[in-house]
Amino acid sequence: MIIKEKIQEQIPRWMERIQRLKKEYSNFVVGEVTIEQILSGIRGVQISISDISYVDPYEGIRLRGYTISQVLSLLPKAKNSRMPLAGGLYHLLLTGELPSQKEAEEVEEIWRCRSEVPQYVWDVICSMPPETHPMTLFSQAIMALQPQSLFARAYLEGVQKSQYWEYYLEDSLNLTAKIPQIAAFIYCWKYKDGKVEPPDPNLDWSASFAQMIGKGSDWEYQELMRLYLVIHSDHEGANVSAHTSHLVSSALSDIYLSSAAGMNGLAGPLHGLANQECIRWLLNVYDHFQRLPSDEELEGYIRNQLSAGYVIPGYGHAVLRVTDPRFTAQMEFAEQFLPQDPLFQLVKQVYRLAPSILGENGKIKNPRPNVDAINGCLQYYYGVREVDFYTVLFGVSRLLGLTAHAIWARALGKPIERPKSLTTQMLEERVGII
Ligand SMILES: CC(=O)SCCNC(=O)CCNC(=O)[C@H](O)C(C)(C)COP(=O)(O)OP(=O)(O)OC[C@H]1O[C@@H](n2cnc3c(N)ncnc32)[C@H](O)[C@@H]1OP(=O)(O)O
Ligand SMILES: O=C([O-])CC(=O)C(=O)O
Repeated sequence: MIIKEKIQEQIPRWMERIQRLKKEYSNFVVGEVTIEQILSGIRGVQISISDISYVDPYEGIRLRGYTISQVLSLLPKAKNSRMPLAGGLYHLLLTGELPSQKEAEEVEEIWRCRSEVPQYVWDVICSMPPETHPMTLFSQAIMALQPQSLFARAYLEGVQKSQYWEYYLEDSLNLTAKIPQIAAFIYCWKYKDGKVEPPDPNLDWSASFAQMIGKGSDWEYQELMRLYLVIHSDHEGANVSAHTSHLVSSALSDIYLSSAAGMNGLAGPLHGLANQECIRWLLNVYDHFQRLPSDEELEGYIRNQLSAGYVIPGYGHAVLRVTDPRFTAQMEFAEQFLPQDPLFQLVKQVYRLAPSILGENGKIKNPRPNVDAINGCLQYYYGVREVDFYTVLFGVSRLLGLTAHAIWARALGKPIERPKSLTTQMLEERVGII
């Protein structure tokens, strides 16, 4: 397997770099932590390293050093498509190297061969009450696969630490291979007649999700999914889902346990669920006016929401200080394929008006849109209108990033994470108020 060989070959060099930092610079002070940072969600505190991706506040995400537009233009493309193969992206995340067409296809083929989901996973989903949120079902399905973990078994049998990553890699490929089918099953079980189209072996990982939910002849939607599943894959190591899954896997919990944990974080409305919240917000605006509002009406609506204490979903970011390039990539898609769509018009109108209103009170650090401000409008246009499903799509993609971080964490022998917490009194004593 090419990816495995490449990782294997790279490990000694990475280990050497880390050992050197540890040995020669272990007392070097990277930064200070202020009380404000401690009290505001450890914001900006540089606490970990991961070389899979990095978010520059003014440029956005770079996946293994490549910007979103570079990733979209440089990765090998799917058949009859201008969009990348997700298999190529996984190769890039795992090895740091842009794959050839053949290398990207290799990952796609591995996924195809390992995609079968055991019947009992479907039984687990079907045993849940129909009102269960799709993200809960998604997380449960991942957990249901946990008994298949090769790492968990190997650990019990006493596998060497230096080999952990190999089992994480196998588990990750097994999990990611099954994920489009699991998402399609949840969609069809929850909203349709329960019948999932059997996967088409001629399609790539991203398009096959589209095909399994009945969009086998909708080329445009398949293109959208190819775009979507690449651009949501990773956002460095410290966002809620990535950090959660990293933390859990640092205890040597296997990839199923740690990925499900990450998905539970993604399911929060300030993180991935903003996907759902944002489209609900846009639909509410539309319902409220029964048409596209005038600029004045929309400004009034936004101000009312803010003074009632609501957040405007899809706006703001913990790290980014510019418009999210993932938002821009989807804007370009929408401009090409659905320029007249009323919801897209509304997305553009909010983008034109909301940032200056949000910026007025000077509190918000970045009043511009993040990726969630447009995600839903595209799904909605192509007829996937069950808005509480949208975060599952985010999850399908994000599992590529989470698993890549975890494989490399094991490859580099990263330790269990255990920072330190204080009491309020201790802080008060340190600043001298008691
Ligand atoms: C894929 C992703 O996860 S991207 C993020 C998706 N989430 C959303 O879109 C939800 C809406 N946005 C937010 O809630 C926030 O901007 C977050 C969670 C993304 C970032 O949070 P922070 O780093 O704390 O943002 P920031 O430092 O700018 O917040 C400062 C103040 O502005 C407010 N603010 C930030 N974003 C918004 C917003 N979209 N609407 C209204 N107020 C906002 C905060 O609530 C905070 O107010 P407070 O001091 O009264 O509590
Ligand atoms: O980076 C963050 O905190 C949130 C985000 O945009 C993502 O995880 O995609």
